[in-house]
Amino acid sequence: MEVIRPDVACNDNRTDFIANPFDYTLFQRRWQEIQQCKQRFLYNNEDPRTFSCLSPEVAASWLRSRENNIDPFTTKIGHNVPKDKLDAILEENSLLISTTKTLINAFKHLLKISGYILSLHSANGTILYLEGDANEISYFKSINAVVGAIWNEETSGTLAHGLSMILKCPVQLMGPENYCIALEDNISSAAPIMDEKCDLIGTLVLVQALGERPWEKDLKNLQSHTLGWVASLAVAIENHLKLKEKNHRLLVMNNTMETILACIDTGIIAVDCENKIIKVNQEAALILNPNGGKVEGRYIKDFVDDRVMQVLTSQKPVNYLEATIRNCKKERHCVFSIQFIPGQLEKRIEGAIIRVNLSEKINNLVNVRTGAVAKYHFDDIIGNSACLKHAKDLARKFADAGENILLIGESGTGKELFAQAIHNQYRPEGPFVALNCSAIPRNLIESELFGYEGGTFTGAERNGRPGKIELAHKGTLFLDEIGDMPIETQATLLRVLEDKRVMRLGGRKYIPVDFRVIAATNKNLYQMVQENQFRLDLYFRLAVLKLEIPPLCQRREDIMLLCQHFIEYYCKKTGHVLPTITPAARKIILEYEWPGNVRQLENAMIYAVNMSQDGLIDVQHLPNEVVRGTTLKSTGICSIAGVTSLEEAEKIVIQNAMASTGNNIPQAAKLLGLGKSTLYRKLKQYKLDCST
Ligand SMILES: Nc1ncnc2c1ncn2[C@@H]1O[C@H](COP(=O)(O)OP(=O)(O)OP(=O)(O)O)[C@@H](O)[C@H]1O
Repeated sequence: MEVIRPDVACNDNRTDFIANPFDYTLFQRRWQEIQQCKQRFLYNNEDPRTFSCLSPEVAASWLRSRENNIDPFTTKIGHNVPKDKLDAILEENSLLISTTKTLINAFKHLLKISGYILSLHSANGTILYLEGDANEISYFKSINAVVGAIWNEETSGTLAHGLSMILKCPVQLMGPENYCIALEDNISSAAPIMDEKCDLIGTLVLVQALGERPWEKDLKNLQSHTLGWVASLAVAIENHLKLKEKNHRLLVMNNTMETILACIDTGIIAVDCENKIIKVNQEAALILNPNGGKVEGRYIKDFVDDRVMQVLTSQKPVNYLEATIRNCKKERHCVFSIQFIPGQLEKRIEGAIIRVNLSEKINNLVNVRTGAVAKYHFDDIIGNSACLKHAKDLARKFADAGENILLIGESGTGKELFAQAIHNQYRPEGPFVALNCSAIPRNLIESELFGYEGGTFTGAERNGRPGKIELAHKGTLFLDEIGDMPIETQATLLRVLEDKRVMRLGGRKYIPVDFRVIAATNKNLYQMVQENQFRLDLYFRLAVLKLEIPPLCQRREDIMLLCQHFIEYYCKKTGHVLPTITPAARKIILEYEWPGNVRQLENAMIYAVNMSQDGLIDVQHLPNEVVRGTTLKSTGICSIAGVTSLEEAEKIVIQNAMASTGNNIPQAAKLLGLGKSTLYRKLKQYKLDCST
């Protein structure tokens, strides 16, 4: 037996096997010796391990074959796979078969004319494929060497490929070394085929059929290097399979990457070291060329401005860079992040990955995250009074006109509510960005409104920030308390409104903007113009359409509707039981002036729900200022102030409180904000009868 033992299992260098020069005399002697030993083993039952001409592996295999009851004289070697299972086995091994066929193709002709047969076996020894001399194949058929026959040591006794499967190395057997007599007239060289994990996936056998006395006739053909050849072929098959497996894995990886890229809604651009675009995802393709033209293969400089090119040239990564993308003669503002791909050699850069987002998209995200969305619609504006209905009708008309609007009304009348409803009718998809000019320090209004570039002033964000105007692009900018806007800011705002473009503080580039202004004020803006506190030109720009929101005192019929609305809304939100308003409380609510308008009414109802008892909102559950205000008003005390003494006024107020609570001293005391004992003392002092 010849064996090529791998130094290291699965070492790809097995092919460096060097065959010994073939000595025919030696060969003949060995052949005959082995033949004699075989007979002593078969007929005299001698132990083959004592035969010096036999390798220990073959001797052990012969013994195992006998233990497995293999008939050495059989002419039908091995078992056959059931017919209905054969297709599945061939399918399972199709890659191995096709790879072997591809590699064998070049030698096929040689095999056919030189009397060789090549057989491919699966991991359990099943014959998968046979190729070679037609005569030999037909002899092979007669001893059951057909596709689907299971030939391994357990089914067929000692065989070259059976041993190579066990030893996991190439093995060559000389005729009589095979256990079955029917296989004695050949020399077979077998090599295992392993996968990447060194698991056996098949064996390859090259068989040369010989005559009865091969050293006389066939020795000329006998090739001593067949074992080396078959071993090399097996390695070639292994490598081919590994390559195919790697290719398959690469393909899967590539498809996975493509899918990941397609799922990312940020533009991803990969450029090579010459800044040529090598790969883009769908989002980047859309940003670079919305018309759908090919961008891969083009240079990135055709699309981006100098700022991006400077970063690419400097090879210093950046996480945030605002720059523009040009396409179809249009400029689009974008936010970039650029990272470089290191090469294998130190300091060599192979290319870069550019992440890009349209600023517009980021702004929308910011707006959604910061709550810059309008939630109210016209249906959310409660009220049936004629004046409110009129204001709503007018607002609906104004909404569609698309012009700037000035909302005039006292604090808390619902100006922002109207602004949101107008926005939602006109540009529901766009952002609704609000800025309260009185709530921001005067020196910060400009940066809030126009934004700033990085490094413009101390304390500013490093990368700069877009202003409310930029954020309101394609939407509405709601400027509350516009009367409080500093006069110098008014001039800049006017320019933005006229030019429809904005320049950030410290910036050098104009950014085109498209937004509608809805301004609101509770001041007399026109009078401010006359007093030079507000710019006339800006006033006319903003007050293209003017809308007055009536105060609550002018629409008393809406009061109870609003009360009910706020109580229901609050109870639903907090899980309170819905209370009922008593007639006494209702009277107070209706008579009160509500200087804080709807906002004050809303707060009063929240207070009342929290104070309510036994499912009722009574007088004592209303805020003190509401009760006191109503009581004073209903006594007419405001109008007679100055003509009556303090004691007189106090007496009237107490009388009134007693009357409105049905002479309930604890309630009246609470209503008046007095302790019970104080109220008793005062009742006594003014000789008021608490029993009636
Ligand atoms: N007609 C209405 N229907 C329902 N809720 C209203 C109505 N009017 C005002 N509100 C509510 O009253 C509160 C104050 O409204 P809003 O903020 O719109 O008033 P405003 O006039 O803008 O106030 P300010 O001038 O103080 O900013 C909000 O909670 C709003 O929802």
